[in-house]
Amino acid sequence: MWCRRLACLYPVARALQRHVVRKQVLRSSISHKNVTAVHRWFSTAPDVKVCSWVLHKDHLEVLYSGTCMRFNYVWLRDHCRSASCYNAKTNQRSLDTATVDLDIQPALVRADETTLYLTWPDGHMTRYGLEWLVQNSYEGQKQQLVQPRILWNERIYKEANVPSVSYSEFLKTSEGLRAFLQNFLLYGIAFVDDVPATYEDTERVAERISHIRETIYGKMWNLTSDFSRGDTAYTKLALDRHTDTTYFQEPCGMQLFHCLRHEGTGGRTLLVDGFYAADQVRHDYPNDFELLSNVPLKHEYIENMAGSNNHMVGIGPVLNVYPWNKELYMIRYNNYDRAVISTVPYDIVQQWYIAHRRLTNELRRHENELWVKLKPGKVLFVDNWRVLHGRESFTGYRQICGCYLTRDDVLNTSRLLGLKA
Ligand SMILES: C[N+](C)(C)CCCC[C@H](N)C(=O)O
Ligand SMILES: O=C(O)CCC(=O)C(=O)O
Ligand SMILES: [Fe+2]
Repeated sequence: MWCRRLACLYPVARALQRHVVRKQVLRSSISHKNVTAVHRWFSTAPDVKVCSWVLHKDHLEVLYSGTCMRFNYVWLRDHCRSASCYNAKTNQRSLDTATVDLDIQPALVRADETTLYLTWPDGHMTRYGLEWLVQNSYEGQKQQLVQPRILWNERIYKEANVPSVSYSEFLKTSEGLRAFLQNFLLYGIAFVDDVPATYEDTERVAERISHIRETIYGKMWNLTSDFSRGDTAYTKLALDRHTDTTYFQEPCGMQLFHCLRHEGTGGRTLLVDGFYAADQVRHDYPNDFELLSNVPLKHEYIENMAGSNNHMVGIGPVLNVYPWNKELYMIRYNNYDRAVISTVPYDIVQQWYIAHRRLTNELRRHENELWVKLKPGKVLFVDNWRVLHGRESFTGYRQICGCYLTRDDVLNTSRLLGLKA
């Protein structure tokens, strides 16, 4: 009867008939614990969480807290948190996984209200907290976002009225840093105000978050239209929306911009939420979204300048999603730096261009553009894995300084402040 009411238990019943693993354990689980559990689940105390489970030939099925989870036996042995298998001080595995029999099955399984107990054929005992299992199971992960975000267009961002954090709050208080990072994680952009307009103070602001990522542009960089480097960024020309360092195997995660001086016209900064645009494509043209997330491409930076000789190549798709929940985690979009397409068979190329055009159309929608004029004192931080930047052409002397940070380091600081990242 309960098979019909709980869809996920249906295959359990079928499998029970077919592959009985260890009759005794199995029988006790179904005739006593499972039935009681399912009964209690539906009747008296819905807030009391109970666990029911069934042994299959090659996995253990556990129903707890509304989640139906399936665990491979090698996995269950491999993740054992006993003192001999896991070092709780360093949070590292001590067990040599290569010593686990790939056909291992538990000899005995038992559960109470909080814990699942497994005894292995050699007598070793493993315990798992049921909440821990929900958190760490594939089924549990699938229901979660790795990083919650608020996707935006111009209106959404403006209506959110995201406050800037001041230089002193940001430097002196962990609340200031935390509020800043929370904005950065949610929106992919954030601002710090009242920063003294110097190179050194900009560096200090960056290092408040984490290490600066030194690249071919140095640690801190200085951008003027002096054509000192072989890249259009070092001119007065307009730059269409793009992400930077697409030609690195790991593009930089965060970029800082601080305009120290501008005597002239134009030069506004353009910001576009790449994930908002990509999600429109996902919704309207799912196959094109797939293509953009599966087809690997090269981006390239070739520079032959006195004092600066570089040849960088980065390979990866335009859209990067986690395979288990399809969550976007990186967009690599730079039409200037995209290299010759040689990694795509001819019969896919046309559809790839169509998909790329659809994404470009979304990225170029007027309502998705946020324009800001950077002023001395206002430091802009951009999530370079998500938000595209560009600039309007300009006249006069304009000096921007900034740097890159590695995404891992930004997320590390965020997690230490209790943020989900
Ligand atoms: C930011 N900074 C001025 C140092 C470098 C600019 C790099 C520009 C390059 N086309 C890219 O998009 O990666
Ligand atoms: O000049 C600007 O505002 C930005 C140029 C640019 O795209 C960059 O430096 O990455
Ligand atoms: Fe750029």
